[in-house]
Amino acid sequence: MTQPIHVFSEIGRLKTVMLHRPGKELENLVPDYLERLLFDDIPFLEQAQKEHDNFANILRENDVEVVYLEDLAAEALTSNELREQFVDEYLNEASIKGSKRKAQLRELLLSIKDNKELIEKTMAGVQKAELPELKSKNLSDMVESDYPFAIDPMPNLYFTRDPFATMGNGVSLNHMYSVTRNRETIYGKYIFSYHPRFKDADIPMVYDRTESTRIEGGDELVLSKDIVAVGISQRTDAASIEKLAKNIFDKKLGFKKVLAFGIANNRKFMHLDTVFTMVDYDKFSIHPEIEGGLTVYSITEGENGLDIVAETDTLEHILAKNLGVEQVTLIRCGGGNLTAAAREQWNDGSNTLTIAPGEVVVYDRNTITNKKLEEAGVKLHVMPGSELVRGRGGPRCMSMPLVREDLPK
Ligand SMILES: NC(=[NH2+])NCCC[C@H](N)C(=O)O
Repeated sequence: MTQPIHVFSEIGRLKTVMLHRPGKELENLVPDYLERLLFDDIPFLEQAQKEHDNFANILRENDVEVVYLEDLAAEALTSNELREQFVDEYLNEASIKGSKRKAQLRELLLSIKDNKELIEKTMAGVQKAELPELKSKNLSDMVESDYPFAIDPMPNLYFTRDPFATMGNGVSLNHMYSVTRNRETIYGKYIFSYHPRFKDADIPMVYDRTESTRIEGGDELVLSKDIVAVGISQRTDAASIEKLAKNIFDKKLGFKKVLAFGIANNRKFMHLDTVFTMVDYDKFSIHPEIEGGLTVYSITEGENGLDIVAETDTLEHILAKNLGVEQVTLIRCGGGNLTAAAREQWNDGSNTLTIAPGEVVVYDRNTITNKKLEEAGVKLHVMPGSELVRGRGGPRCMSMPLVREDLPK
């Protein structure tokens, strides 16, 4: 059987991709809790959906099969037992204090008969205002504050890049940085274990959501069939990269090296893909602010565990050497002007989605970076994203490749 997951580069022609169409979870964003939910503003849902549909259409017009997280998760619940198991597991992770409230929410969720509606409800969260008064209450419900939610929404789900990441024929099912996003990984767990498309494929899992240290897909990049690059960032611990590397080697995914990129730990650079992406065999988009302070470590399989070496060369040389090309071009976000770079990086100017070598999807708003990409010979598919960008993510973070064509040898 051909493998349902096949990703041996960041740039090979994209064949199948997973998206999540933003839903009612965005309407459960309120100013008081934006920061905790990792948003900077409240997108207008209808417009965000239009922008997202347009993104999906650009991909389809380029012969990419688009599948949706919410459909796959719904289709994974193939029996009543699985539905109940999913709901129970979801509720256990939803920080519900009182057992009576929990029973009430269980009843509410299980009364939804359509699987997709059920999945969408779990994503949207539940406002207390939607629930009837409890007849008898737990103490925790009686002393409750005016917090509006019985279950928090998961507004970051449209960044499908992060909760899990595909590499080779395998999947890294992540343990995420924040409580709010960590709940997202449950959909991956059900999809890869129970969905008919994946369940018999024996997909090697190279990270698990029950791990104690964190890692997110925005930091995980398949540089070539031999090398995986991972950012050490606000979202990904160095210790997780060691665990990932060990699993990649032990489970024989085919990769021979992991390159760890140490980037600053702050919100504007939350993931490697907010400052660095690969757009062609020998071209990368990069945010100039990270160039100076970047340390790269090579991790390979040694006699007694992992061999880890700090690289001392320039980033260009390290990349060229590892990719086996003569030289690489770094295309600077904002064209190297620091103000433009800072502005366009914040709006995901470096967060391009490569759909074939030298062909990328970008936001229209990052005009300076886009011009630089074009000047470097990169073909652009431009999309509006004024609402989508409010969640701080671009085309790469909004997509998880499931299948890419192999690059010619
Ligand atoms: N791979 C990425 N760059 N993802 C962007 C995720 C943005 C999201 N609001 C977060 O803070 O988690």
